[in-house]
Amino acid sequence: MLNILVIDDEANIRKTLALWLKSHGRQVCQAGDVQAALAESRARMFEMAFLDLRLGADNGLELIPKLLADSPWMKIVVMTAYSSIDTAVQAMRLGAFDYIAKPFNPEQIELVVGRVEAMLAMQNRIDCLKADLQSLHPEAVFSSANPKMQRTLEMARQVADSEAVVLLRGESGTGKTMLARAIHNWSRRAEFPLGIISCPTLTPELLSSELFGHMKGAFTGAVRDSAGRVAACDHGTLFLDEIGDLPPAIQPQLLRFIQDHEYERVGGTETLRADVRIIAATNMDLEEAVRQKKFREDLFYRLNVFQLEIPPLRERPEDIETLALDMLLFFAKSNHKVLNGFSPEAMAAMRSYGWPGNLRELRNAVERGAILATGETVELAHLPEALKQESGPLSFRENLTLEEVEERYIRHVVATAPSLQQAAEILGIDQATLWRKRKAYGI
Ligand SMILES: Nc1ncnc2c1ncn2[C@@H]1O[C@H](COP(=O)(O)OP(=O)(O)OP(=O)(O)O)[C@@H](O)[C@H]1O
Repeated sequence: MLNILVIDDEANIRKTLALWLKSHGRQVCQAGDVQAALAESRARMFEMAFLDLRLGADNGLELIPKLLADSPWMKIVVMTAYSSIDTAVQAMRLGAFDYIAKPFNPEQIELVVGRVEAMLAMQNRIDCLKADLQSLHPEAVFSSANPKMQRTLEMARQVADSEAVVLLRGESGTGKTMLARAIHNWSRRAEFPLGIISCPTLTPELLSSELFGHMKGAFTGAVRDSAGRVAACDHGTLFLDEIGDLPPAIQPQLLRFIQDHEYERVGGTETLRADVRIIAATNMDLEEAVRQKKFREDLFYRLNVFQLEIPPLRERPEDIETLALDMLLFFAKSNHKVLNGFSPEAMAAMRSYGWPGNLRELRNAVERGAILATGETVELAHLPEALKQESGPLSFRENLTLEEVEERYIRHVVATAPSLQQAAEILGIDQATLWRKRKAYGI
């Protein structure tokens, strides 16, 4: 919801405008003079301001740079009874977004507010696309020859258009994030942003602020207000990866947001609203976490409205060849090579391998193969060591770095342990650490 500051010394106009904006779904604060306007803009975050150019004895023009110094993102629309091109040009030079002549009518106000909202939505979308571009990957494949995966994909397409919270379950690297992105793109929210937050990567305080925003001074380092991802994704979707690692302190906040679409910024008292669809993912046994009182039962039921299970790659061997060939075409192109497939030995090794890192590991193996291939096919020799010695004992050649030893051992334990939880226990690290290491090594 847009936060607007109305600055006018004429109480009548200020109140009427504020009332109209409020009744049309915006949040509004009012200021009658320069001091009040600066105090408000320092205390809260406004995306937009209506500024009268005659503020008693003060000149509203002088306020523009001061407001923008505090809130560079603010879209200021100046209003004056004395519409003159000169003042308009001057205001725009000082950084005003638009200009409106008094007396104005509701249509003019709606038009200018609508323009600001459209621009902010576009900015949000650009930010999300920028983040997306940083992780370029081959085009996702959303077809399968495996009946279980086919059912998952069919249900994903069906649920996409609803507003239901979706819980994606599957091992790391099975494609939960890719499917979440697809669900967003298949939904009516596709034109709005998709935000992605990985719960284990942030401390509880930072996660809360990343999600819901914070007020200036709420904690050390909070030098200015921040709106948070929930606000940035208004009308869009928020994907919460590894939801099982959501800290207990944030669980009630998320529950409230899912139930009522309401939240408060860290250090803030004002209740804000946003229309955001939640998709969550986990590879954890959430039911067990509920039994152990690590995860709130009420939140679990809220999240578990529509569950989609993505099978691990080893349970869909019929898809390995198609996926690998698809990825190979992508990496051949990006490496400026002509590659038309895998040798029979390479393909046999890929089919019999357990793929503990699922599609992520397959992608990495194919990328490596594409880089190392010298002819038109990827040979067994071009694939990672792990594929060649899948069934053999854990062996180490000489001159391995400590990092390589760690990667190999983690791969081995993840491939042989019955669950990721047990793998973490064998390795003597917590699940979040294992998760980070698997991400780093592409397991
Ligand atoms: N449908 C797909 N088609 C092609 N490649 C895919 C697909 N799904 C996943 N991948 C590959 O696997 C990688 C990991 O996928 P993704 O991040 O979606 O997995 P994840 O289940 O969310 O993993 P984690 O639980 O570790 O976050 C992707 O970057 C992509 O290279």
